[in-house]
Amino acid sequence: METAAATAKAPLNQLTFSRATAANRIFAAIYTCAILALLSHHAFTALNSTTFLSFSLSLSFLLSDLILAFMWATTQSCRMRPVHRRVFPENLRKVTGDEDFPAMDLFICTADPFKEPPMSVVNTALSVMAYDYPAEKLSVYVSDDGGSALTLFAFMEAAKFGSHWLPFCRRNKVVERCPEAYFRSTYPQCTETKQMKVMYESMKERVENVVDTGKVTDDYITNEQERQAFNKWTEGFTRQDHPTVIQVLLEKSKDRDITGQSMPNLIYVSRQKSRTSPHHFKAGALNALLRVSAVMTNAPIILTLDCDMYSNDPQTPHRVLCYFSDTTISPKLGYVQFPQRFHGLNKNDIYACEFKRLFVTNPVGFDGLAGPNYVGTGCFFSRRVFFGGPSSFVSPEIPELRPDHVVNKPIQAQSILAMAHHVADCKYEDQSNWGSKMGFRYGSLVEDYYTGYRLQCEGWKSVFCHPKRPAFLGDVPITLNDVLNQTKRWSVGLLEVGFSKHSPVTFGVRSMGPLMGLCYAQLAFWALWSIPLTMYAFLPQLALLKGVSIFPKVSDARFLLYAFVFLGAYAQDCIDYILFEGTFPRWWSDQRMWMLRGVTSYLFGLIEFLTKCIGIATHGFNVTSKVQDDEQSKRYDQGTFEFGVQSPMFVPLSMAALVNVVAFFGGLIDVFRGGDLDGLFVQIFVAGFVMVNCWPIYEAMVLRTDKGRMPTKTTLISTFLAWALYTVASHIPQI
Ligand SMILES: O=c1ccn([C@@H]2O[C@H](COP(=O)(O)OP(=O)(O)O[C@H]3O[C@H](CO)[C@@H](O)[C@H](O)[C@H]3O)[C@@H](O)[C@H]2O)c(=O)[nH]1
Ligand SMILES: [Mn+2]
Repeated sequence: METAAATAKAPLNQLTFSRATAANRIFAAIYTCAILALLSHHAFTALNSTTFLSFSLSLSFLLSDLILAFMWATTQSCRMRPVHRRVFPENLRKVTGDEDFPAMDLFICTADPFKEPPMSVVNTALSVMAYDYPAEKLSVYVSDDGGSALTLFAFMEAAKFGSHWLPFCRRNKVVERCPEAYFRSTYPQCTETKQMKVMYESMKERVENVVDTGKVTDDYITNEQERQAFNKWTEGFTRQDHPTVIQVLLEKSKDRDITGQSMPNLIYVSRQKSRTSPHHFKAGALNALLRVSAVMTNAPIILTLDCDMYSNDPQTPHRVLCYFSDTTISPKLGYVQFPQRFHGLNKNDIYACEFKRLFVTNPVGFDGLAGPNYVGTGCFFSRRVFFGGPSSFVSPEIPELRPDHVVNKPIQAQSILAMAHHVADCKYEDQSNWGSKMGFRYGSLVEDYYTGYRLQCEGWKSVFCHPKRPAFLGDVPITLNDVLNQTKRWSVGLLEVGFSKHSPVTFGVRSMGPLMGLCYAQLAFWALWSIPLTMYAFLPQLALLKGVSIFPKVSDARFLLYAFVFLGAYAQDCIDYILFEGTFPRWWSDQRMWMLRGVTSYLFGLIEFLTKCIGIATHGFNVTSKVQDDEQSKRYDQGTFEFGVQSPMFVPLSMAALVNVVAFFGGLIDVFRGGDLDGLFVQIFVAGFVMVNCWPIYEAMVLRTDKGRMPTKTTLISTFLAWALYTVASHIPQI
């Protein structure tokens, strides 16, 4: 089934319903019956239990399985109406006319020059400055929450290098417009490319030297204008406390590249910070950019990009216009989201950082309903969405910020610069609608998820654009600790939305209907996975060690029910994964990491959220490190898990690994001695399955000697705790 949008003659985009829909729906119906049967079985055993122990066990599994059932139900919403889209950028000129391309403001966020190397931020910026798009229509705004002169220095260098790089890309029709990626690829070796490479390397060296010394010394400053800019870093200028710095590094009407063509605007912005005003992390940074850019250029289309994600396709703006220029969908179209895709993943993606379900499979499902959620980067917005719903405009405080305001002065005009500084002030948002009804929304560590969600609740639609060649490529964390901390931050942020007055299960369902509400709920309650996963990681195993059978016997008909529920969910997940261009080993990593996260990120996220609710702890946005240690990179590329540091999250993980291996062998020995295989089979299987998944942990605890092995202290603590847990469990009387 196909529906062509826009004019029939020259369509801009096309929507196709996925063939998997019918199969998905039938399977969902059957599986629902199985779940209901299983839950009633639990309830029944709980009610009929004769001992306290068996009553509490049945109740625990009832709770676990209720959560699993809820999570399963939420995932189904994404399977009800998956769609695929295509765009036809070649028809764009016929529809819009040659010169009618809208201006675009491109936002790049960075927050810490030591965790996010300025060279990589610069690469991201250059990759979008070099878009195949009229340069005078592009403005790149860099938000530096680190308030670092080092980053500003890197961008001064980038502005100079850009005047060579942009014409070079144009003339040679370069596809890799991120310099680092280009010079990493196999590129033609001729004098011109060699010269470019020399120029790039010299910029890189200067920037890296400055970052290494931590200071922009006099010999790196070439003119008075630059000196004045750096003079803003006076005594007492810190990351948490400093005035606004706005530096126009390139201005389209003035600056030309070496061939005389216009350069895009390039503006460095570090908003004012003060210890006494909340800054709302990335959402606050983006709102400051929204206002500064409104004052300076006010383009109708905005791209938000993280500094760790460069553009991999210069045609991306054209693809986006295939939706924004299509008048049949544009009135309600809030944003066009590209998937987060990554470079440098190891072969089997051991940490499952590809997040295929999160970034590809789910959005395809959302797209058949009201559109995908916003994932923080690689997303083109219509500026209008930040000011109320499609039919309910929320007016900003000053006319200069209105999305329809026309800027008719150059960006460096005195009045424009003064206004830009004013709107970047840390007190500017006090008593305003920013963060609640306007702009990116505050109140969650996952500002992306929350903002997209609220926009969709207001009635905005979105579109998932998933071209074959990834539009953007990002970095992934390469140590287990970084990976787990990242998902922990997400878990906390998601729970903040899940248990707020705007929860998807209440507010969301009312605003967007049950299916979209469930789609969002699936993510909001991510951390709840930790409850069933932790229970299944410990309870059946401890019972096994005591020889207590808690699941149906193999000879019992209900065993088949269990087998179906387990295999059905696993098989469907695996098929989904492989149909979306995944491989079996990567799927295996994905399910392994899901288990690992269950007893680490999700569990700690849940605990952190609860302690925050009762006011014991606070938490912030802990930026993921993008710095690569050589030895760690090497181990990552070989597919070896990186433990190395002492992290509290490794403790429950190692405990689970130990308990399962002991239970598995204990169970087997028991059976060989004439124990009840029929009754204990399911528990032995569960322990064995977990054990197979835990292989890298045993290796890290016992076999490895490199720096990435499990710290001995963590191993000892977990062994002690696992032993303590077992001792306690074995003293619970069976009454
Ligand atoms: O106070 C802050 C903190 C972070 N950032 C920027 O936010 C971006 C994302 O930070 P990162 O550490 O890379 O987090 P990830 O977990 O990799 O990011 C994912 O999750 C975030 C929400 O937790 C989203 O904002 C991101 O878009 C999404 O890619 C980076 O560009 C940072 O520079 C700021 O601008 N200000
Ligand atoms: Mn990131």
